[in-house]
Amino acid sequence: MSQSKEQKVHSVFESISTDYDKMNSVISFNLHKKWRADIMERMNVKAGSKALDVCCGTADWTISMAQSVGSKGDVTGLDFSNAMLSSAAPKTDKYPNITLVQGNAMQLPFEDNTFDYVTIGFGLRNVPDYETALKEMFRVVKPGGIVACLETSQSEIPGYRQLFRLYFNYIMPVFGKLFAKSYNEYSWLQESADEFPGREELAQLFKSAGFTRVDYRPYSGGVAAGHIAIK
Ligand SMILES: C[S@@+](CC[C@H](N)C(=O)[O-])C[C@H]1O[C@@H](n2cnc3c(N)ncnc32)[C@H](O)[C@@H]1O
Repeated sequence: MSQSKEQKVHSVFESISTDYDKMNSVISFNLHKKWRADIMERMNVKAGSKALDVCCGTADWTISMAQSVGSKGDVTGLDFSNAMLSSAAPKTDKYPNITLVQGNAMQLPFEDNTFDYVTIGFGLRNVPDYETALKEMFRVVKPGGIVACLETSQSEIPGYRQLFRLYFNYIMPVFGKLFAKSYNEYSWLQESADEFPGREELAQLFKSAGFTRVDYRPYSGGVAAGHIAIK
C-alpha cells in the first residue's frame, strides 16, 4: 500500500531531524534567516502576547517569537514529529516562555480564539490539505490576531523560475546526499515546493479560509514568500 502524504512527510522529518538545522542553512544559503527577520518586522509583535508556531520543527521561529513576546508572553511550538521536537528541546530550554507540543496542524489541539499570533514556517506545503490547515489557524487565532506564513513560492521572473527548479530538482537533493546522507528525503522538498501555489493563489486560499486582509511579499526573486493575514 502506498504511503499517505502525511505518513511520508512524517517519516522524512523523523529521519532528517538531526541534520535539519545544518541543511537548512546549506540549501537556502542562510536566506531563511533574512526572510524570517523581515516578516517579524512586518508583524510588529507586541510584548506580552500569546503565540503559536505551527510545524515548529527545530524551533527557530518559536525562539524568535519568544524573544519578541518576552517573559510576560508565551509561545507554543507544535509539530507532529517527536524527532524534530527532540532537536528543538535543547535550543528552547533556556526560554521558560516556550512550551513544545506534539500535535497535528490539520487538527490543532487548542480552543477557538486562543492566540494573538500564529506562525507557520515552511510547514504549510507539507500538510495533506492546505485549506484545512489554514482554517485551523483561522479558528485558533483571536479576532484581530495575525497569522504569518513563510513558504517556498513560484517565481514569476522568466528564466529565474527554471533556474530555481533546476537547483531544487537536481542540486539540492545532491546537497542532501552529501551533507545529510539522504537523497530521497531532500527530493521530497523539491516535490512539495513544485506543487505549492504561487503567492497570489496562496493569498486566495487564506481568504477562502476566512481571513479578510492578506498581505504578501516575495523574497529573493519570488522563490519564497511571506504572507500576513488578519482575522
Ligand atoms: C521544513 S520543516 C520547518 C520547520 C520550521 N518551522 C522551520 O522553519 O525551520 C517542516 C516541519 O513541519 C512538520 N510537519 C509537517 N506536517 C505536519 C503536520 N501535519 N502537523 C504538524 N507538523 C507537521 C514537520 O515535522 C517539520 O518539522
